[in-house]
Amino acid sequence: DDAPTSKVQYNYQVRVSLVNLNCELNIPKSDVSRLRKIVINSLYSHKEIFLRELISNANDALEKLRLTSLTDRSIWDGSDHLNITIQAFKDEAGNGGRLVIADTGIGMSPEELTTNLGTLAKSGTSDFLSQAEGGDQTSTGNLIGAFGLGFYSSFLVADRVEVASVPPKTARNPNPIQHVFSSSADDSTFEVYPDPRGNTLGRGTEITLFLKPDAQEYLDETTLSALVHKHSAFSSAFPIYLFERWTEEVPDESQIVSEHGVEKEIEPTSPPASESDDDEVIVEEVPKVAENIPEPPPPNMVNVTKEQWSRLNSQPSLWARDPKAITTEEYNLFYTSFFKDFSKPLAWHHFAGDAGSGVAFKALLFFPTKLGEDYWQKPLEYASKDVKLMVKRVFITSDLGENALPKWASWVKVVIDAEDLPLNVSRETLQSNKFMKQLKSIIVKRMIQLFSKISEGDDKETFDQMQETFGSVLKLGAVEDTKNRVKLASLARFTTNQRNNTSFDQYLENRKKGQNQIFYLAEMGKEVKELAQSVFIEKLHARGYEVLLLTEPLDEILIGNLREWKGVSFQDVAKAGLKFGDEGNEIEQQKELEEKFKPLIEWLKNESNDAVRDVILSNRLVRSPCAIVADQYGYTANVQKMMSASNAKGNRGVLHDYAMKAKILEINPHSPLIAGLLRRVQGLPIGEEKDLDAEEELKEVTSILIDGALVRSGFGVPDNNKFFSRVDRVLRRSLGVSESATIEETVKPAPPPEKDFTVEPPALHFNGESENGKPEVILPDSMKDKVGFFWFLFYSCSNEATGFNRDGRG
Ligand SMILES: Nc1ncnc2c1ncn2[C@@H]1O[C@H](COP(=O)(O)OP(=O)(O)OP(=O)(O)O)[C@@H](O)[C@H]1O
Repeated sequence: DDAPTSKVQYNYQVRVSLVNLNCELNIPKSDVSRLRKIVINSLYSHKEIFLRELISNANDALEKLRLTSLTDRSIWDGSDHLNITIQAFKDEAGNGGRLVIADTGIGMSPEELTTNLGTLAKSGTSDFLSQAEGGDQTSTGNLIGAFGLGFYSSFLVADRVEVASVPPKTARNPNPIQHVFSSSADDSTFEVYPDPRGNTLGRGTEITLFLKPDAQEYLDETTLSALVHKHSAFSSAFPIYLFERWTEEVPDESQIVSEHGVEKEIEPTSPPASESDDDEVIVEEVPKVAENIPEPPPPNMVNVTKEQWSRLNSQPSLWARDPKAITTEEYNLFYTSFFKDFSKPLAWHHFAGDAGSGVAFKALLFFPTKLGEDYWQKPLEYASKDVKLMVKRVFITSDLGENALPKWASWVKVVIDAEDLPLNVSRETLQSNKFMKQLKSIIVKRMIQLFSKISEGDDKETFDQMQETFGSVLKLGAVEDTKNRVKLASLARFTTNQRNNTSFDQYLENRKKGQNQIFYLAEMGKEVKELAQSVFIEKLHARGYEVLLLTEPLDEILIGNLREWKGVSFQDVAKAGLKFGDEGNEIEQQKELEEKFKPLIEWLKNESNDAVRDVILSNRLVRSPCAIVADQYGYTANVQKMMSASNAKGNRGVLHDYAMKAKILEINPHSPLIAGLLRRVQGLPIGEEKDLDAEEELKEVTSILIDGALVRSGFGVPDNNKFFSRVDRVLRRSLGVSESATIEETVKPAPPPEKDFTVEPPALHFNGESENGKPEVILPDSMKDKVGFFWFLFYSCSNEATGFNRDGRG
């Protein structure tokens, strides 16, 4: 819109301070200098990345031009060529030189030069800075690409950078003016001015790097060619040309000219004129020799400098090649340069198909070794960035729109090249294309195949890494993706009281005779070894039953969604309903015990007040005297913890209150403590002989026992103060200290407030917040991000883990 109309109007020099600009943009002043410091110092050992970054920008500019031209042919009608060129110029004297990287892409207007290259108005800048400063140096090379600071890497090798650029001619702007952006590494200013050379580019961008003395190696064509092959050969489908110069021994032409009058060789100076697929575009002309001349004597030989543009990325795309002929190294290199992830991929799947819709395609799918931090921070907002849809090697889109991958799969990196899709379809038409609709299930199917292959293979290292990176992802998938639930759940692995990495199928193979339940114990944030000591699995463990020990928030949600595996139901061992499956013979014995403990059970029912709903004899305890289990529709301690950690208000109605209180006190009839309590209850004088003190004492012991059971079972005591006062009184009695003895208080009052002193509120370290604003649950860092999200799934998708529906009905 702001196309220049006259030269006079734009004949200005803008000198803007980066510092000032960024103040206006609310980016802290210090960021600019921090950024330069990082780019120039911290990344010094990675300085070769500059070329990769500039080629990547050039590729993006070409892609943008091509995509824009699909809807506006006036921008590019296909008649001239889209390419990237690299040319080194050594100074005459041999000190220093320039490296020029040019493209025929979308170019930049002077305003774009200013905003795109002159400011750091990228939201990620501050994040980048803190990560780059805090993180290890090896990851910084990766960060610089990820945070869009690519152009800044030029200053790793250049004292000064000049960017000449001109946007394409359009109906609105028929005579765009080429401008130059110029900036030096050692100050924070830049200039944008009309290029005194005029419009030399026609369209596109030319970046001239005035190389630093210690970066002269980048004038060497062999080094440049090797660098492009290493980092960028796969990153652009557009031809990348390098201008090469070399010396060759040839016949002395001056001799030929004088004898036969042959034309002189033309020195090539411009980039290749054609985008042919030929490996090399030779500009040099072969001398024409006149006809009917007698054989001349062998000419004198002289050294001449020859020049040509060589195409560096002429090999076919990796995905189009035969997988058998591709090395691991090639897959790794492709992955790092194409997806800009500088750690190697964990695994890949190279496949072809015809999608059943008649569209033939070839595809390469990669699993990264690690997931980006943002994946777990905001999984619900995470959108796939790395499904690259190509049509005949030409990039079309990464935006699958309504056909986007499910959240659990959105991190996968895929390039999929379709043969028969129309190239010039609009985005909307593309979205409704049948192939696009099938893409999601094609990718998800192949992902599951790759996970299965790793799980069934012998490569333990890859399997372990897969479980570490994707263990939770598989569980999330099994919750989110109902269609693939069973397949994904069968890939999930769990630790049990007997072994690690156990699948549900393996668990069932280890089932004992008569066992008709899959036993599990879930407590979010606990160590597995702590869970293995839990009161709830005492007997199961002692008897040799296997119990899944679940420490991730997602585990319980998954199990709540599955409800059963191959017809065998899951049983939370912290809940009522546990059955070993071989109880038959003990019914008589059980009846006798119930009769014997009846007085104690009655007493406990009376004394437990609101804390529990029922008291029963336990079949799950060995050493512990008692435990609190959740009733079938009650919340276990783990579910209560998840609710408070995510601060979920949920449905706090009558049913929620019921679920909170639906607890059962189980007592161990074989425990000496319980037997002792029974004796004391039975021995209490009644009627006229009633001993109120003895009864009060026993009530106190009983309530300590119940509170102890609550804590042992993972719940909190209902009232800390009351609990400790009771403990205090029992301790006094056992130590013979008077219950009425008071503490002598000599409290020194605090000095008066200090003037002119403000205190920053302390940073709270907690993840969950109770209603009164106090931290309730401290979780390990690794879990913080996941909890809120899992609670979302738990509560809003289905509340099956608790036995309640979304509206709280059972
Ligand atoms: N060769 C180019 N042609 C046209 N525009 C360019 C070119 N190089 C850079 N730009 C513009 O400058 C912006 C900033 O470039 P920079 O390399 O700093 O970040 P980026 O390209 O957005 O991120 P990344 O480097 O991670 O891909 C680009 O987004 C683009 O708009």
